[in-house]
Amino acid sequence: MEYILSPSILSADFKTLGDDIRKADAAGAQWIHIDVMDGDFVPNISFGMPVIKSIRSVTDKVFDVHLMVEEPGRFIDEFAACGADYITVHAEACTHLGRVIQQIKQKGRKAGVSLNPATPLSVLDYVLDDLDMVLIMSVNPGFGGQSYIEAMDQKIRDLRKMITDRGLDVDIQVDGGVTADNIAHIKDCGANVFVAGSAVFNGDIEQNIQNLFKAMEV
Ligand SMILES: O=C(CO)[C@H](O)[C@H](O)COP(=O)(O)O
Repeated sequence: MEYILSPSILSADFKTLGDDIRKADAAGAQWIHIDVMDGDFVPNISFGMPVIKSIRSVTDKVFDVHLMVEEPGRFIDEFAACGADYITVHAEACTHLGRVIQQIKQKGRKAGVSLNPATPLSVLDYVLDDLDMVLIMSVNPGFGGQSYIEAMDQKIRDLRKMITDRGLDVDIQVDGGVTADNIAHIKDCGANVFVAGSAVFNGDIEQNIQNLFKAMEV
C-alpha cells in the first residue's frame, strides 16, 4: 500500500503561498490538499478556482481538492478545469451523491467522498465500489488546528474492513488533527493518505514534513 502525505494549504501563509507549496513539494509531500470552503456547508470561507488555477503552475504534485461546499455538483466542471486531480465531495452536501461521483468520473478525475465525524459509514454502502478514496474527517470541518477526534479510530478500522471485504482498492484519507505524534497510530487503524495542515505549515515546513514521514514509518 502506498502511504501519502497531503499537506493542507489551509494552514499555509497565503502571502507566500507559492513558496510554501514549493517547500512542501521539495520535502517530498506527494499530494497537495486544497480545502475549498463556501461559508454555507462549513462556517468558514477559504478560496476557490482562481487560486487553484494560479498555484497549478507551482508544482506537478497531485492536487487533492476537498470541497466543503453545498451541492458541489454545480462546480465539478470548473474544479476539473482548474487542475484538480482528485475531487472529494461531502456525502452530507450532495442531494444526489451518486450523480456527483459520476460527474467527477466523467471529467476523468479521481473521485472521493468525505464523511463528517458524526456521519455513519453506511452512507457509502451503494457508492463505495465507484470511489477512488474515502476521506474520514477527524475534526468537524471548517478550521485547521483542531484536535483529532479519537472515536474516528474505530471508523477508520471499520472502513478498512469494508474495503477489504469487498476486494476494493480505495484509499482512506484522514484529515484533521494529524500530527507526528498520532500519524503512526492512524496508519495502524488503516489509513494510507494523511492530511496535515498546522503540523506542516506552522514552523519549518521541510523539517515538519521530514518528522511526519519519519513518524509514519514507525
Ligand atoms: O479540512 C480541514 C478543515 O476543515 C483541514 O484540512 C484540516 O483541519 C487540516 O488542518 P489541521 O491539520 O491543522 O487539523
